[in-house]
Amino acid sequence: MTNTTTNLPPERLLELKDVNVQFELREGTVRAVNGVSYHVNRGEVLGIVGESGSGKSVTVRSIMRLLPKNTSRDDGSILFQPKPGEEIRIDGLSSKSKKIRDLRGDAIGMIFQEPMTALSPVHTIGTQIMRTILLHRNCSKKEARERAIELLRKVQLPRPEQLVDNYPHQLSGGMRQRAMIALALSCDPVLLIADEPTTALDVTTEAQILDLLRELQAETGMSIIFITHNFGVVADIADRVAVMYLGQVVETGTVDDIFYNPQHPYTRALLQSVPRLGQSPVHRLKTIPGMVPDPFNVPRGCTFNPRCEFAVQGTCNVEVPPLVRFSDDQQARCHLAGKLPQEVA
Ligand SMILES: Nc1ncnc2c1ncn2[C@@H]1O[C@H](COP(=O)(O)OP(=O)(O)OP(=O)(O)O)[C@@H](O)[C@H]1O
Repeated sequence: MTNTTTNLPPERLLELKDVNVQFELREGTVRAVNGVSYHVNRGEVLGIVGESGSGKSVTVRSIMRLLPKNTSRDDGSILFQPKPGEEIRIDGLSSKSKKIRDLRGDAIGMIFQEPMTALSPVHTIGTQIMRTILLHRNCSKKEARERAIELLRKVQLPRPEQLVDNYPHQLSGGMRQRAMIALALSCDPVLLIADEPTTALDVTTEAQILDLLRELQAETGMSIIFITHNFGVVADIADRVAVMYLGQVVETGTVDDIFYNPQHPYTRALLQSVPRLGQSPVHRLKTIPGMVPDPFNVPRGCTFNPRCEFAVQGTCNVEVPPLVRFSDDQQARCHLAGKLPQEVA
């Protein structure tokens, strides 16, 4: 399925177009991902933000072809170009297909919030890293072990020669996260998918892991999709941002666009709910009114309209908003994009 003719520009590593994922439950159909399009360029960190249930994880699971059994719709285009001119169509591949199994752990690494999702409790850290290397690389066990030790050193774990023979439970939470990063990087991926890897950590350990990821990214030139609830983390690590709400990307832009010139009321509301440097200590943070709607019962028109302080009745609650383009990088899906009052918190 590697195309000889490519549709992607050389700098494009990954491109999603109009991706849809639905699940069937007894209660009805969950439209988890609803026409999502975004891309990642080589060497770039794309931050994906949005409240719980906005479809951030299901979208990346669709890239990895790790969708659950109750998936009833799974379509759209997902193109991956590990090297310029070598385009691979990922959409439609089954989770067990050779093509995707060759990519997972090799060209695409993945880290999660909970390291034990990726690490087996019954095998040593070294065995697990070696297994991935031996699966994808033609090398001896001795070479794989040396590479595992080198990787543990690279993620700044102490005493890697001994730690390689430790089990995950012998490590602290932060150390386990580093071991999972070492495992994800074992075959030098061109794309690292990081699904809330720092959410469960204390702030100091979170900052250390973010520093580490930034250093590794600069050193290797890999691209990262970084999923988080936290806009502070996005500011720290991302080059560009995609904001998701109820299964849709509602705004994309560079970090500067999103922080200094947000065009979607949801982006503004998210930004107003996080503390910012330089803000007065008595500044009251806003919360977004209401709850994320029930995914079985998505509002008509713009799905954010019931919670939007700017919603215009008769338009926003009736018509699906267009995607408004502000620059090559910045787009927002809103009837009022470009017409909102200038002031931001
Ligand atoms: N296997 C499944 N069956 C039914 N619904 C599912 C399944 N997996 C996810 N969902 C639903 O799909 C929607 C999107 O979920 P997803 O995990 O992608 O959100 P998220 O933005 O990553 O949230 P969080 O930040 O909490 O991880 C949610 O409504 C979720 O309940």
